[in-house]
Amino acid sequence: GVTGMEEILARVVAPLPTYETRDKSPPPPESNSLDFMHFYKSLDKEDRLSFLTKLSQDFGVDHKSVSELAVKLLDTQLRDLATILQVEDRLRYNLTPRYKQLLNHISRVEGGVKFLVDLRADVLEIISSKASESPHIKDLNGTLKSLLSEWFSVGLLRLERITWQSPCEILQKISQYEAVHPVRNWTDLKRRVGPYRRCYAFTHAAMPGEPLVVLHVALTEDISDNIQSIVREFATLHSEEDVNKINAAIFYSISSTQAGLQGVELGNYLIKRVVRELQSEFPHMAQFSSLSPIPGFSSWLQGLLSQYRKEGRGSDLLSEQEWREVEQATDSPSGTLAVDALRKLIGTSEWLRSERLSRVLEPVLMRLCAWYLYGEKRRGYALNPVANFHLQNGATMWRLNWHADTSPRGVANSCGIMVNYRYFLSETSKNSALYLQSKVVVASEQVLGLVSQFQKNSKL
Ligand SMILES: CC(C)(COP(=O)(O)OP(=O)(O)O)[C@@H](O)C(=O)NCCC(N)=O
Repeated sequence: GVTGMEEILARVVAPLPTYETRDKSPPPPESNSLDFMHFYKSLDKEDRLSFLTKLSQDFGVDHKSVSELAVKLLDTQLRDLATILQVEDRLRYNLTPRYKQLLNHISRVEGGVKFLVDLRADVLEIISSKASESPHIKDLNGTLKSLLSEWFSVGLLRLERITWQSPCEILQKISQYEAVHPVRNWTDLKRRVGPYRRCYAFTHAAMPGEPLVVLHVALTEDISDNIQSIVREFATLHSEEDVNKINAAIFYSISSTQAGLQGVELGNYLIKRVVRELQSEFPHMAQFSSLSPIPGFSSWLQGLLSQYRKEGRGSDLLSEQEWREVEQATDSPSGTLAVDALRKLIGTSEWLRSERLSRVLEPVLMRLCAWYLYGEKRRGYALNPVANFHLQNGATMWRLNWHADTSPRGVANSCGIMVNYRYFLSETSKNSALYLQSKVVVASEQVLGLVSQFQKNSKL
């Protein structure tokens, strides 16, 4: 109950020691942290919300002492620098939320770091579900994120290669965490860690046996344009005897496993770390690229078509010739609006099996997809989350691939199209800065060509 919450908070969230005694006060008993963790875990979702609201509101920054110190700092502007630095340090110290010390103490007990990762996952869920709009909860998230970013910095992470000889419990987790191309069975899993494949994970000493982020790589002759050739059933090759068949590394799946570590950028660090690992194993390897899904393209396209239809601008999206071909190919009853015929057509996956329909739709869907990835933005950044991820890493939007994922899911999500985000190693830091600061998307001639075809057709 509420009193229980107030009682435990008052007892375990020690007041901030005074500035003078800040380094002298003994740490509170470990039992405080354990009691807090135990109590929190016993709460249901609703009680956790009110508990975290109390924690962040009543045990955060002492705003009164901060404002007094801010005034004092203003008064000292004319004083000598040493005094100013002293008052600034005092102000900095008083800006520490009271609960931050508790979080630090929790990180030092067994299972404490994992507890805080899961606690931040709860806080992120509260924020994203808008269960609370409290600025204190956002502050708590900021404090947790900055602590976790320190503890999970790349120097403290361990790169682990997962093979068929790895412990079952790790292989089981790799299979369970695979978010992009679900693992079907043992044979499938065995192939993904077998010849011409690599599977790497970052782990952390504070969370033993827990892969934090997992990257699946295919070693190929050149950059793959199709996912079935990577994850489809085929006899596992005996061994990697043919090294000069290995010139490229294809990142075909990456998944972070801890919701509470969102924003800590583990995926980006893992890709860069794995590139270095592969370069030392295959010194001649020069091609590094993803083969990425395009989640959201089909639904975006359906929305675009219905919007154009409402505005009577359906014809803008395709050329006269293309509309005629769509109408002939779908032998849609006369009078049906061509744009409706097209919506119905791409609403199912039959068109993929028809050679004629595929030929008609390829130029149309490829240029629409290029615009979706390159032109559609959210707050200036790529609307598509996977594009945004790789562009933040400094990858180049390099090649759109037709019939790249012919699985039902691939056709339903992105009309079977996939994209290579290519990592030109000497360009990634420049491209990343360009994208993050000036929102410039670096793309290849193929992509830019498709985009300009879209713009010509749609007079956008
Ligand atoms: C793509 C991933 C791995 C990026 O994670 P990460 O590098 O930690 O980014 P962030 O969460 O720090 O922004 C993550 O967003 C994820 O697991 N997405 C779902 C699966 C996928 N690959 O889209």
